[in-house]
Order: sequence, then C-alpha cells, then structure tokens
Amino acid sequence: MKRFFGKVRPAEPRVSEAERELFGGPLRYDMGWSRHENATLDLTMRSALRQMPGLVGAALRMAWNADRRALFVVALSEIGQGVAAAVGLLAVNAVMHALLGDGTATERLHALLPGLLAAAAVAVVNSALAGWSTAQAGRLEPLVERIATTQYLAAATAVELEAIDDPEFRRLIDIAQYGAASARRMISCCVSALNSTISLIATAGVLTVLHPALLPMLLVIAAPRGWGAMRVAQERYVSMMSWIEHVRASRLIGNLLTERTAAQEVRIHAVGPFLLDRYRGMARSAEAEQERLATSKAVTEWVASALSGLATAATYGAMIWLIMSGRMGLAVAGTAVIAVRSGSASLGALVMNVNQLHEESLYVRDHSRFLTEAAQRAIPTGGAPLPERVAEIALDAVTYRYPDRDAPALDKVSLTLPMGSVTAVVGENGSGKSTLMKILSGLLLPQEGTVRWGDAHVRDLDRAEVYGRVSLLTQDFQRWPVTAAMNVRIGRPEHRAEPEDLRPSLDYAGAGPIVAKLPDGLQSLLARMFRGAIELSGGEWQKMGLARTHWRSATSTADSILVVDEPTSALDPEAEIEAFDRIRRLAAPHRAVVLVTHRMSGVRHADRIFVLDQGRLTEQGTHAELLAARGRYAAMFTAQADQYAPVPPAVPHPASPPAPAVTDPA
Ligand SMILES: Nc1ncnc2c1ncn2[C@@H]1O[C@H](COP(=O)(O)OP(=O)(O)OP(=O)(O)O)[C@@H](O)[C@H]1O
Repeated sequence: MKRFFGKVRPAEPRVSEAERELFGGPLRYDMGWSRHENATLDLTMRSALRQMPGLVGAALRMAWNADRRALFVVALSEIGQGVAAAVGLLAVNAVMHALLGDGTATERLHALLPGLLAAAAVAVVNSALAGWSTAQAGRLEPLVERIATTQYLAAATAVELEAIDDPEFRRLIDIAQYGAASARRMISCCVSALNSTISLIATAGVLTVLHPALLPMLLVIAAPRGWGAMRVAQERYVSMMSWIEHVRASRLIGNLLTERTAAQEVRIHAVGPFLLDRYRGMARSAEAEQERLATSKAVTEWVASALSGLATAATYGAMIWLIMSGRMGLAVAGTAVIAVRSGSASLGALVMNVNQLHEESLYVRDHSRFLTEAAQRAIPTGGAPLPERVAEIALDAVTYRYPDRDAPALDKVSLTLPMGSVTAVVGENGSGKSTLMKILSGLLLPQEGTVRWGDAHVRDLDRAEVYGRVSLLTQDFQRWPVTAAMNVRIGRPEHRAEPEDLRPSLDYAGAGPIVAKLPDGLQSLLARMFRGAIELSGGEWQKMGLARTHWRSATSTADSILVVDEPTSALDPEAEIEAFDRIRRLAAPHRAVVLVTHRMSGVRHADRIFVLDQGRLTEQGTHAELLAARGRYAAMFTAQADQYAPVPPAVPHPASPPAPAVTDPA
C-alpha cells in the first residue's frame, strides 16, 4: 500500500562504473538547495493542491501582463464553451424525452426536431468559440515564455559573483531554466483546465437537476484516475531532480568528445574511445532509471484504471437499481448515461490538466524560487554616488573566505593604490592574487575589513558606479563570438562608436596588423561556430582583449582602476615585453593600475610590489627594496632570472635504459 499511497521518494541510486571512475562516485542531485531554503521537497497531493492556486495565479499574472486582451478573450470563449456544453445536454435531454415519450413514431420524430436543431447549433457555436480561444492562447503562450525567460536571465545576471561561484546556487540556476517553457505550457493547461472545469460544472448542474445521486457517482469514477496521473507526475519529477547531475555529466562527456579545445587530446591520447565507452556506461544507468519509471508508471496506471472501472460498474449498477425501483425515468437515465460519459470525459480531462498543471508548476516553482533567491543575492542597486575624484583606493584588513573553504583566501590584507600609480601583486599559485583582484573590482565584498574609494566604503556605494570605474583584463577574458569591432566596443557597450573611433585602441594594443589580415577588417566575425567566421590565435585574442581594455579606460575620465590579471600568458617573449610596456603606459593621473603576473620581468618597473603568500601580504616595496630584503620576492625573481642566465644551470639528462648486450653471431 505504501508503494502506492506513501510519499514519492527517489530510487536508490545504482552507480555506474563510469561514474565511479570519472567522478569518484554517484552524481546525484542532493536536493541541497531545498534544505538550504529550509523546505524539504514537499510532494504530497495536499501540498500540490495547496500551492496550485498561487502558481496558477503567477502564470495568469504573467499572461495578464503579457496581453490582457488576449487573456480576456480566452476566458470569455472558454466560459462560452461551458455554457454551450450545458445547453447541449439540455437539448439532448429534450431529444430523449421526445424519443421515449408518448405518441406515434412520426409525432415523436417531429417532437425531437427542435432539440436536434438546438444541439447542432450549439455544436457550431462551440467549435467557433474553441477556435477563437486557440488563436488567442497561441498568441499568449510565446509572450509568457518570453517574460519568464527574460526574468530568469535578468535575475541570473544581477546576482553577486559569490552566488555564481556557489555550487548550490549554480544548480538552482540550471534547474530554473526549465521554468520558462513550463510557464508557457501552464497557459495552455490553464485554458484546458478552465474549459474542463466549466463544462464539468455545467454537466454537474444538469446531472444534479436530473437526479441528485448522479453527481457523486461521477466523482467516484474520476478520482482514481486523478490520483494515478498525479502520482506518475510526482515520480517523474523526483526522478528528474535526482538525476539532473547525471544528465549534466553525460552531456559534459558528449561535449568534450566534440569540442574543438579537447579535439587534440581526444585523438592523440585516444581519449575518444575511452570517454565514449564511459558515456555508454552512464547512458545505460540512465536507461535503467527510465525503465524503472516506465514500469512504475504502468503499474500505477493499471491500479488507477482498475479502481476507476470498479467505480463505473458500481455507477451503472446503481443506475439500473434506480430505474428498476422506479426512482428514475428511462429518458432521464438515457440523458444521464450521456451526461455521465461526457462528464467523466470532462473530469478525466480536468484531472489530466490539473495533473499536468501540477507537473509544470513544479518547474515554475523552481523558476520562482530561483527569482526569490536571486533577488536575495542580487547586487544591491542604488547606494551613495561615487565621487569623480577619489585620490586612492584602499583595503584595510580585508579577509575573504570562499563559502566552501575553511582557510581564508585573503587574510587581513591592507594596501593602498594611489591614482597614477602602477602596483604589482606577485605570489605563488593559490596565494590569493585573483581573489584580491575581485575584491578590488567590487565583484566580491570582504567578510571582514573594508574597501574604500577615497572616503567612501564600497559597501555603501552604488555598485553599478563602482563597476563603471573598473577596467578588467584577465587571462580568461571573454572571447565574444561577435565582430572584431564589437569585441573592442563591448568593453563599454553603451558607448556608441564607429569603427574609426576604435582605431587608437587597436593601435595601442598592437592589434592593427591582426585586423588588417581579417577578410572584412573590423566587420569580420570572430567565432568559429558560425560559417565564414574567423578564429584568432591565443596571442592575437590577448591583443584584442588589451584593445578592449584600452577602449574601456579611454572612455572614462573619472578616477578609475585598471586590473590586469596574467595578461601575457599567451604572448611570445617580444610581445610580452611590449604588452607590459603598454600596460604601464595605461597609467594616468586618474587611473590606478594593478598588475598580477608570474612573469617577474613585468613587475620590476612597478611603483610598488606586494607579495602574497597563502592569503597574507608578506612583503612590499619597490623592486630594488625587495631584492635587497632577500625575501620571497628576491627568491622568485632570482629563480626566473637564472632561467635566462648566459650559462644555463646543468639540466640532468634522463637516464637511458642500458643497451642490450650485442653478441657477435660469428
Ligand atoms: N570560486 C572559488 N571557490 C572556492 N575556492 C576558491 C575559488 N576561487 C579560488 N579559490 C581558492 O582560494 C585560494 C586563492 O585562489 P586565487 O585564485 O585567488 O589564487 P591565485 O593566487 O590567483 O592563484 P593562481 O596564481 O594559480 O591563479 C585558493 O586556495 C583557491 O583554491
């Protein structure tokens, strides 16, 4: 019994060997975000029905905002169809009475004509109303999907970077993407549910008028089917939730096999057949879950149909008893049979629609949950205006810890960046350099300590204004799949520019020759995924990125900061020297330049150098001061300088295996 009527639970995961090997264990969605929200995934029928009005209301509100005239027309035509159904039944009743009444066959045929004509007229009106409703609903649905998608995208782009780094929130972003299409489908479900409800009310009214016992009978027939459909939907949803990570991982493997970046290793290392085999393994375990679901659905539907069949037999039995005992006339019974049939069809359709509404509403609920959580984690809007002149940006005892980490990535870091200065930050991998850059840019807010622009605390400032003053060039800067001109202009997209306006930025970055080589110059499309588009090399892209950064800096005169994180990783030695030189030239009286790099040659001319070690600032000073101090910086600098020393240190040769002894055949 518990199997059918207990709470729907995810099936015990069967871990495929491929999952264990590639990902270290089963990839299952742990419903963590619902715990995070202090709400367990509540999938009882009662809670479904309780939440339904709110979710239907939300979908209808979207429809109302999208096109209220269309919504009004849909509602009107659906109500019209319900009324037509009732009138049709009354016409059928009149026909029955005429057919089973007194008089000769000809008289009875004459008597039933008005009823027949009325039924035909009702059918014509009904189909006209149905067409009208379909046309308007078809117009409404894409609008609702667009509104929901826009809400989703706007919320996703407005959250703090910390939320994007949070795996729980990322999962919620993934799941919520299905909500927009579900909101669209909810509109058609709502229309169908309204249609079934109105025709059911009409049928129920007619049945009650005919005989009070007929209505409960109708409900008894439909109830098991409703239960079955809802349970199947819940099982499907729980399964989809618990397998979402698995689906994502399979998709990831599929993408890796076809991605251009992985293509070389896929071939040379024979990763292709290896991953393909693991892909098959994961697909097999997903297929086993699909099979389990299909079997469970078949059993549930069979039980529901059996119960519904028993109820139908009982209903007809009761009707025969009512006729035999003289409590119901034959004409009434005839109409009742038709009414019960059409009523149970309406009820069945209503149950199916409510069930589908329920299923879609689960996804819409994720969408609205995402919007709520995204709103809580959104970058605050408003705040104090940022003065044009701030003289310096200062960090005071800044500590930052990533949500899932114990050790802080930055530990009580204090530093000052005066306008017009060039500051370098060096340190080993994982020492906290990139985190410091994110704090300086306002992308992350410190948990302890303060970041000030002049006298104003970043926390109190209008963040959009802070971002407006930051130029960012990171090693993984975005390679936008748009034209070369737009790849530069997108550094400050709201600033309109003709291609000639971008020339100084291209020349500054040394990207002029790259553009000159492109078939359509600045109008060339830089995206391999489109036909006729061009792909640049890593170093060429880096120059385009530098041009973009220059364009962004050049379009602002207020005090600002330029953050450059490993800008030369793909450049050849000559280009690297040039790039560092260019970055230094970006220093201006109203700009503070911060440079993060492992290339020590690039930092020696900085006004001030900071050394980070495990999140702490351990050394600071000019190049000469730090060399003299003979600390970590001096060690790192000397190690790199030695690489370029005239007499390279001896490189040990790999030991060669001993040659097999050759015996003279003679
Ligand atoms: N999104 C994140 N979530 C959790 N931990 C992170 C995240 N980003 C960085 N870390 C951790 O914070 C610490 C500092 O990382 P950060 O990227 O700032 O170092 P880095 O000095 O820039 O390293 P590299 O020179 O390798 O780029 C590391 O231990 C890293 O594992």
